[in-house]
Amino acid sequence: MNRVGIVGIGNMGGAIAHGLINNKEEIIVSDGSAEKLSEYKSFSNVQIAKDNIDLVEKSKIIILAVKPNLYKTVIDEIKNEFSEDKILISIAPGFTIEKLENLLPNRKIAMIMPNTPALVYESMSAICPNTLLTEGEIEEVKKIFNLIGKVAILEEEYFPAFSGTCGCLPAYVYMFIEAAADGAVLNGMKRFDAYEFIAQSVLGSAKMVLETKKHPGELKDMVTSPGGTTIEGLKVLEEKGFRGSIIDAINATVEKSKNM
Ligand SMILES: NC(=O)C1=CN([C@@H]2O[C@H](COP(=O)(O)OP(=O)(O)OC[C@H]3O[C@@H](n4cnc5c(N)ncnc54)[C@H](O)[C@@H]3O)[C@@H](O)[C@H]2O)C=CC1
Ligand SMILES: O=C(O)[C@@H]1CCC=N1
Repeated sequence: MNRVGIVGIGNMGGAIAHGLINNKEEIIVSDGSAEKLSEYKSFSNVQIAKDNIDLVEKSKIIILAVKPNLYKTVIDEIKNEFSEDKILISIAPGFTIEKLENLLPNRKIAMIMPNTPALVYESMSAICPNTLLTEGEIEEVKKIFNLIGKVAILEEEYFPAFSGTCGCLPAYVYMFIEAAADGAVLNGMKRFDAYEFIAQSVLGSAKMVLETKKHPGELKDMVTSPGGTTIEGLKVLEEKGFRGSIIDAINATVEKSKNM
């Protein structure tokens, strides 16, 4: 039996799949699209399931990586094959443990919110298991998601905020990189050089937060010389409501995930 099955190998399921494949994990995948599945034929450690039911029969941990509007349909389709020893992993915002348990009663279920940097082993995932998972099973799930990045065990009440800040955040960071590159292009820099230089600067800035453990405000102050160039830019960002826009954007995603 395969340890991990992934139903839906689109943006998120595909990122998890590639992270696991490159870590030599044996996986099984299914998808409604034959074209998507054909991309996985060349990997020796990937089995392609005949359909979702076949995948569930052949795996222990099943990651449901279809769009949230298909969750109910797919769970209904696989529920008869879903024996007590298997673990369903939901990665959709808005699917609380209660909702999932109503769809799949008396089964082991874990809510997980990963993000697409899984593809480069830099995902940030939160895990919230239901009460039926043993400590050993929680560790097993944690180990799998550790293959594609960092993992935190998180109480369910924090999931909407986590989903807004971590699940969605890469999109906001890419928008920031794109906009910064536009600023560089406006000043004559070649666009592809700009992406490279800015992405490395974002990576380095994030590493500073993680590794120095200094307050982000202190790190900001270390860049901002009196009467220098940075403070001119900071003033513009404050005037244009940069902080408020980010707070409102995160809040909007949290509200949406609470009301899906
Ligand atoms: N994209 C992201 O950054 C993140 C997505 N998620 C969650 O991951 C889930 C998937 O999202 P994406 O990967 O972005 O969507 P996507 O649309 O890129 O991928 C969904 C995949 O499911 C396949 N599919 C559709 N119907 C199917 C069925 N009946 N059986 C098997 N496969 C089927 C599609 O062909 C597609 O390849 C969603 O619930 C989303 O909320 C969670 C965290 C981050
Ligand atoms: O927008 C979405 O539905 C997914 C959930 C978290 C990130 N992307």
